[in-house]
Amino acid sequence: MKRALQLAKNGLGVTAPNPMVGAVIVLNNRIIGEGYTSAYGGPHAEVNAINSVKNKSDLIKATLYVTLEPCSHYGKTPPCADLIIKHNIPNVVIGTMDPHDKVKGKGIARLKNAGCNVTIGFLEEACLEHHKRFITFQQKQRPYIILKWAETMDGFIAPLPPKRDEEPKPYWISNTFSRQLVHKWRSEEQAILVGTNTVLEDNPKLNVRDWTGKSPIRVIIDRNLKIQGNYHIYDKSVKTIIFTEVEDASKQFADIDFETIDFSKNVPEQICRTLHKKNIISILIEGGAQTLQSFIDSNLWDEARIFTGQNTFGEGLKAPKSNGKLHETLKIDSDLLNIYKND
Ligand SMILES: NC(=O)C1=CN([C@@H]2O[C@H](COP(=O)(O)OP(=O)(O)OC[C@H]3O[C@@H](n4cnc5c(N)ncnc54)[C@H](OP(=O)(O)O)[C@@H]3O)[C@@H](O)[C@H]2O)C=CC1
Ligand SMILES: Nc1c(N[C@@H]2O[C@H](COP(=O)(O)O)[C@@H](O)[C@H]2O)[nH]c(=O)[nH]c1=O
Ligand SMILES: [Zn+2]
Repeated sequence: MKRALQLAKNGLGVTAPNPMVGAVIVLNNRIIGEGYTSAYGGPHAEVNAINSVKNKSDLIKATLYVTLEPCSHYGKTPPCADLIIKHNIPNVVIGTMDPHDKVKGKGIARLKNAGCNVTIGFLEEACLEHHKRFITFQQKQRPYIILKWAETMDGFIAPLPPKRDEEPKPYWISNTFSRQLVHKWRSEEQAILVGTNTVLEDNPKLNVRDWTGKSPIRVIIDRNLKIQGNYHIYDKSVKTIIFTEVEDASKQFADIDFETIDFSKNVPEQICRTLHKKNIISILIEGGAQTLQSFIDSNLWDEARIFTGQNTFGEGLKAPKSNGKLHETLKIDSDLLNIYKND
């Protein structure tokens, strides 16, 4: 199962909204097949693992280890449970159950009905952590939410205007290694979100440049369409969604997906609902303070990844306040990285 989890990580950032599953086939304590979920729409891990077995007749004595319950429904591909049954694999060891409405134990039942020997919950904690995005999306009907910001040693995320350039651009607090790590994180999530002031003051690109991989879908909050002009978010390089209260915004910018919401009601909740409808299973929220705080106050977050740089501002824009449990502390060269979890 450890090997299956290792393989499954190859799907990070490419299988979504499907889960990134890993599968290993073992015969007489030797691995005879391996697979992981292909990019979205492609074959599932079990299919790739079975296809990789040289001698298919070995399957009738083998054990399949899989990080998530095999599917039992026709999606973009046929059910994996049926393929396992077709090849007469006698033993199936499952990391954790699939909470997807169309599966939820049906894959396991199908295997058991066909006479398969099924073990459920093997290395379950690690499998739950690995499938956190998919599981949160299915169970909470919203994306897995990762908050991220960089603060000074005295708790500020931006200095006062005199310290800023005229031209909108980010004021870097974290070091270049941390910033590269953020690009890796961007490649792992399906979407990235920032508030209006962050676009106006930083003109961020919000893409993956210092790492390889796909850039996330941009999600921007812009109630009154204050962001006008040549901002990077309008460069059409990636799909962009803007939450606004303006009704007919798409008339002005045909290539942008405008979502009209009611700003007198809870904004993070409405954003989550819309992103769920759009099948976005994970999002990185990069700021600014007001945007981050509104998700914290609505209890709509799962992880907070907070860098502390070496500098102090004395005065400026205060960092958000969160109440999560410290999960991990890392040193990224001169920066400190604290990861909190909301559980
Ligand atoms: N160090 C770091 O990691 C980061 C620093 N920054 C810095 O932070 C600053 C911007 O932060 P901040 O001023 O807090 O602004 P934000 O970027 O959070 O934008 C806030 C604005 O977005 C809209 N908005 C955001 N969330 C909501 C919500 N839940 N409900 C309604 N409207 C919402 C509102 O627009 P409206 O007023 O139109 O209603 C609000 O005024 C910049 O200076 C930037 O450089 C930004 C990101 C990261
Ligand atoms: N200042 C600051 C951050 N700022 C965030 O990065 C965004 C810039 O993105 P890009 O234009 O793609 O490089 C910016 O708008 C804000 O959301 N991030 C950090 O890791 N550390 C920092 O010190
Ligand atoms: Zn499947």
